[in-house]
Amino acid sequence: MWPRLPSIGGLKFMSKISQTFKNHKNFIAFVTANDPDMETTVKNVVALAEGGADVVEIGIPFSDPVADGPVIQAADLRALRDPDLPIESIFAAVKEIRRQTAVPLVFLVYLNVVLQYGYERFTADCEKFGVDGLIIPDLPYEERGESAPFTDKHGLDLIPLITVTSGERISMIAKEATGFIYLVSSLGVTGTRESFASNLAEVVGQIEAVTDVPVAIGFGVHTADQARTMAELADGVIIGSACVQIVADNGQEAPAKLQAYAEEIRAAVDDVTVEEA
Ligand SMILES: O=P(O)(O)OC[C@@H](O)[C@@H](O)c1c[nH]c2ccccc12
Repeated sequence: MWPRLPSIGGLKFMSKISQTFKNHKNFIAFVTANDPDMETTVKNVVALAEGGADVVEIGIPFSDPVADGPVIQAADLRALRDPDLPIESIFAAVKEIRRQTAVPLVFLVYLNVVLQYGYERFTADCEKFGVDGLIIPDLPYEERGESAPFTDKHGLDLIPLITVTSGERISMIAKEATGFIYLVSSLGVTGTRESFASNLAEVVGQIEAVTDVPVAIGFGVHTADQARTMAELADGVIIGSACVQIVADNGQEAPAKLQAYAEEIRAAVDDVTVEEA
């Protein structure tokens, strides 16, 4: 791994989300909103936080989730059995979550949803209800300029995805990032897998050469051993489909199971010590 750049004036830890990377390796968990219902979603998010997740991503269900594999697609279908699911109901869930936990929250939201609701209204409501950042997987870097004024205005991190193949795009994208950088572990869609791109350490090095913003690796991670490996390679790990599968298997009983799973991942990630910048 390349040497880590010294942090400049604590820049790396500026936003609430970046702060969570301080002094330990991060674990970011994901669940889909309204799967199987909104009440359980609230409990799931709180349970993940109690179990030790540093940040929770909430997926806004979408009818055409192009970056998602079968597990999250199925969750979106369950969540959208009511096809007119109002976004307002997801904000109401966030409001309820905020009564119970201060864990940083990130929306995983496809661009169309934001455009339909309206950029200004969407980002303003995120700020109002306590969402801390956005991941918009189908927002190309070239169109980031359309979103950034709104996310900046409302104090939201706009978290970019970087894929291992993006070559010179890596530093371009990394330089604009806030919150954290989402490094995609391997090509393809979300979902558990057994092997990852072989050059992850090199890509993390390329990113660290141009920014102090922390890097978390996601796509395919499900076991505690994999989580530990990713925490060794980068500043944190993101786990989605494995959490969503627990919801699929346990329905309204999912919160306790998710909490136990989060505790297991937390322990694995905490095995990895952090060199101070
Ligand atoms: O499911 P995985 O393979 O653990 O990957 C995380 C992922 O689920 C979550 O971050 C995510 C859900 N939907 C996405 C769409 C694009 C990028 C990332 C995501």
